[in-house]
Amino acid sequence: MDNLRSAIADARRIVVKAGSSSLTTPQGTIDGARIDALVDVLAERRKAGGEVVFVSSGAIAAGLGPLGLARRPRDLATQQAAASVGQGLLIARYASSFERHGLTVGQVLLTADDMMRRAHHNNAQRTLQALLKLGMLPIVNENDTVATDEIRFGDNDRLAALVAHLVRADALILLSDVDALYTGDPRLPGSRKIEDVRSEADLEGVTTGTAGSKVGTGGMVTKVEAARIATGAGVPVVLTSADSAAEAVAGGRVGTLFHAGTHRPSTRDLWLAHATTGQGKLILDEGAVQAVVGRRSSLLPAGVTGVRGDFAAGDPVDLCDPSGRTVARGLVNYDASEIPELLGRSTRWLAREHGPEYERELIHRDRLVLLTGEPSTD
Ligand SMILES: Nc1ncnc2c1ncn2[C@@H]1O[C@H](COP(=O)(O)OP(=O)(O)O)[C@@H](O)[C@H]1O
Ligand SMILES: N[C@@H](CCC(=O)OP(=O)(O)O)C(=O)O
Repeated sequence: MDNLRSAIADARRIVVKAGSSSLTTPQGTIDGARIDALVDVLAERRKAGGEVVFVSSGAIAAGLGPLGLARRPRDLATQQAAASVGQGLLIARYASSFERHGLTVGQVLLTADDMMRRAHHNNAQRTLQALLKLGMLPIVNENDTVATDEIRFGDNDRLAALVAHLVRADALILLSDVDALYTGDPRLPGSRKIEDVRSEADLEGVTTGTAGSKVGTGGMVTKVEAARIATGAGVPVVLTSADSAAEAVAGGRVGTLFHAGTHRPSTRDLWLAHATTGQGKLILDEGAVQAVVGRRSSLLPAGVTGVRGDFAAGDPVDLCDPSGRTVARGLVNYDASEIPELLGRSTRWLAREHGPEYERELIHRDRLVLLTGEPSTD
């Protein structure tokens, strides 16, 4: 076993995520045998003294059969109805399966909004920590019944990466219906297995298609994105099939290992970068881009040339360079409506004209995270 794989075996706290295709049958029911096999692996890890958070998809897929649906419905309301039925059945199945090992599960349903609002985010963190401290096995899923199309994770890969950071996990194991990341869709000839991803360079030329199964969502794209989030947060990731769960957890040479970055960003930075979406935009001049990106300074009104969107003080907003590329995101200190009259003004002038409360920066450096963004569309 190499050093990095053995770090997975020795990890104190792991997050394991399984996709719908690994937990349910093509008929839209729970696959009891596969659930029991996976539970055995997780329970063994717990009994050996490890802590485990399990992120389980499959609510919608497990609700299809009971609702008499042959395939995943397109409309959100029917998906939510299926999730409502399926989630109850899933958690009941997990509870009885873990009970065979004397373990009790705790259900944690999260929305993207819970990850986005800092107070909710802290709450989720406290709940998960408390469950682990009490020796429970948390089972996390997206709260599908209340999530709307706009603010949905949709797949659980990104959610699992954020949870891994939230609980300060030592490793994230992503289980799917494919045994590793391939250079291209594994159903196509010529695709080769990738054993290690050490940096972005190893992903060059890799094509990540959409879901392979009828029930999965996102396919490899969301798994690679989740691996980026987790490794960027200092958490190594193993991506493999549910059938190889035992070997993956034991640090065996299976699947693809995404090596962790050395830097472990603060929860706030990770939250800002990956769990929020900008509620508006501030357009920066070149000098402000240099100050914010180059020198990691706070953003002052003097370097802002434009404001877009309707946001309130405290909201996350995107900072764009003059060409419209997003370079950072931060929590803004002013409402959007207050900003136009501040643009281009020095903080000293603003304080003299409007009072000392206007001496505050637009965004403080401690509430800013740098992004390597896409060009803006507006
Ligand atoms: N480069 C790739 N490497 C591996 N699998 C890929 C790749 N591109 C597309 N896929 C497909 O992604 C599927 C896994 O995604 P998905 O069906 O969403 O799984 P899950 O339900 O486990 O989340 C695989 O079955 C595979 O067919
Ligand atoms: N929260 C959803 C997950 C949707 C989904 O298909 O996710 P995945 O199988 O991980 O790609 C569910 O439980 O049905």
